[in-house]
Amino acid sequence: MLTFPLEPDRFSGEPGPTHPALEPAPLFPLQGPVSVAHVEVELLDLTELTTRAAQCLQKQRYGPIWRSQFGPFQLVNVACPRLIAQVIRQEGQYPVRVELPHWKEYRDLRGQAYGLHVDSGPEWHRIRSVLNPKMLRPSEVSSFAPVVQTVVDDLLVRLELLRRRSPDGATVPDLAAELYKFGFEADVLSPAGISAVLFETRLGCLREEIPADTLRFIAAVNDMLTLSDQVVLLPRWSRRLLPFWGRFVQAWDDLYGVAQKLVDRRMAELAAQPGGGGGEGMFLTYLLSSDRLSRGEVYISVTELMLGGVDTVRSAARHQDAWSATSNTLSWALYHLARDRPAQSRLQAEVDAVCPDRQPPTTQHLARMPYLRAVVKETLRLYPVVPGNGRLVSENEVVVDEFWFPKKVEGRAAASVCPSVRPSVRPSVRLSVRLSTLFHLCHYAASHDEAEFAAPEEFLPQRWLQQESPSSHSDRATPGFYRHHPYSFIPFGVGVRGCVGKRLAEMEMHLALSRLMQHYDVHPEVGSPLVEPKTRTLLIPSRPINLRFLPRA
Ligand code: HEM
Repeated sequence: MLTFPLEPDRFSGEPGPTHPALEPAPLFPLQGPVSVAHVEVELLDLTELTTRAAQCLQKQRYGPIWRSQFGPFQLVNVACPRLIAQVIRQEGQYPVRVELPHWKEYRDLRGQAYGLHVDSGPEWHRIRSVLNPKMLRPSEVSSFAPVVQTVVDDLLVRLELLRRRSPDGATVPDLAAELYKFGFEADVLSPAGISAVLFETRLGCLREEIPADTLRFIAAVNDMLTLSDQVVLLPRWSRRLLPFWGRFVQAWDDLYGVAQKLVDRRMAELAAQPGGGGGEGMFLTYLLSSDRLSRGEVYISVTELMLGGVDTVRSAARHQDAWSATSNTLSWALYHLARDRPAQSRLQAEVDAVCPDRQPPTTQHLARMPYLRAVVKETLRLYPVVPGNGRLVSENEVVVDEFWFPKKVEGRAAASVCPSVRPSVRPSVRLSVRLSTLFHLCHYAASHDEAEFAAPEEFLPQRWLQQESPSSHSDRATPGFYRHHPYSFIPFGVGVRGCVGKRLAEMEMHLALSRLMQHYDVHPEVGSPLVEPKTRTLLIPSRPINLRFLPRA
């Protein structure tokens, strides 16, 4: 990855021709003495584009805004909440995260609808306006709770089985992998409907015998995400010579095929019911009966919701494994609770007080568990599953800090995406061709910023509880311990293009964590090392998280 400081242009008030240091694709970026740390950043960048290493170190080096290059993409990195807010305020009516030309090409090849991730402009907005009321209105999402609870029941059964099977009768190895199955199941379940009938569409990930279609879907998620890299970076002519494009197409065929089969089966069930079935509240029925979505759009929307927010950010996915954002967050939360006895005891006490006798929590109960919500927030702050997000701005000019980013001007252009960076005072000489500007919003750097969060590397859920008495944490009594800029914590993105699954994901995580706390004391495996995060598009644990689950008395 090449990095270009924006520094030289920062305070040039004079209009002038383009600044040489900011021309597209100049060469080696590092200026001044090259220390080991700098070399390390450059090497890390090859695999760790969006991690703390890249974001935090580059922010330290270049300030809150700088430019970098990844493959054919040139990015303008924005790493402080004030500037992230400036980008979002100018993102326009129909924001675009990033172009996914290879997803689009596949859908054109098969004559499929584009869907949420690929569509843009009013077409994207139309699909969002159908999904938003069902997925983001709290009352609607609460109505999915009973069905998510049934998945949590399965999760508890599964954990108990794994625990008993282990040599010490307590350790569940590679928790994230188990929770991924949970997340997958719940992600499929919840958007697909809210009734007991929907229950029949469950894919059975938590059963001993995982159904063939489920395995096919999981394998296809892995393949599609892994192959995205090769497909987007290699030239088109290489497709006839290399196997990647064909396998990418096959992976999408499988993903779409499984989703289509589920939708068709549900439609057949509904048709067989007196009166055509369906009813208030059923999500899939709602989608199918909506005259605002074509059948093809329902298929692709269900496919994308089943992907559950995986790889929502960039086309250049580099997954070795598919990870669900919810299962990933839950694993980190349990990892920290296992190492922080006071935090775990406090959470257990809260859950016990609100739901005595291990009564399964409802959404009304969850509303009375502020510490539970604080634990999940703190986990997402430390490990924003999506560590960096994109905004591709073409239609408007944007001014961020002192920098002016002109809107796209059509013409002959060599690169696919390339920002033109100028001081906010417009230069007198303009180039005739300008491409879109791809802003990279550095979620990770923002939520680890010491100016926003005291002791940013520590797991301190209490920082989210405003009513907490600072005196009880005298070392945390710094002003601002409880306050931060709203854009310093945006794990679900922000604005009209923010995560459509946010409320559902939160509910899944709250229901699962509260139930686990009712039943178990969680401990780290004896002698287990600290686990660091690594980036595989999503921020995931760098090694398996093995935890001991001891039944509570
Ligand atoms: C902890 C869990 C999750 C996290 C942290 C997360 C994070 C994100 C982020 C950062 C974005 C980009 C938002 C933006 O550009 O401003 C996004 C988009 C999206 N997410 Fe999630 N997500 C999660 C769970 C889910 C789930 C469970 C679903 C599905 C049920 C989902 C479906 C989507 C979809 C469809 C989009 C694209 C929306 C659009 O382009 O209009 N996400 N998510």
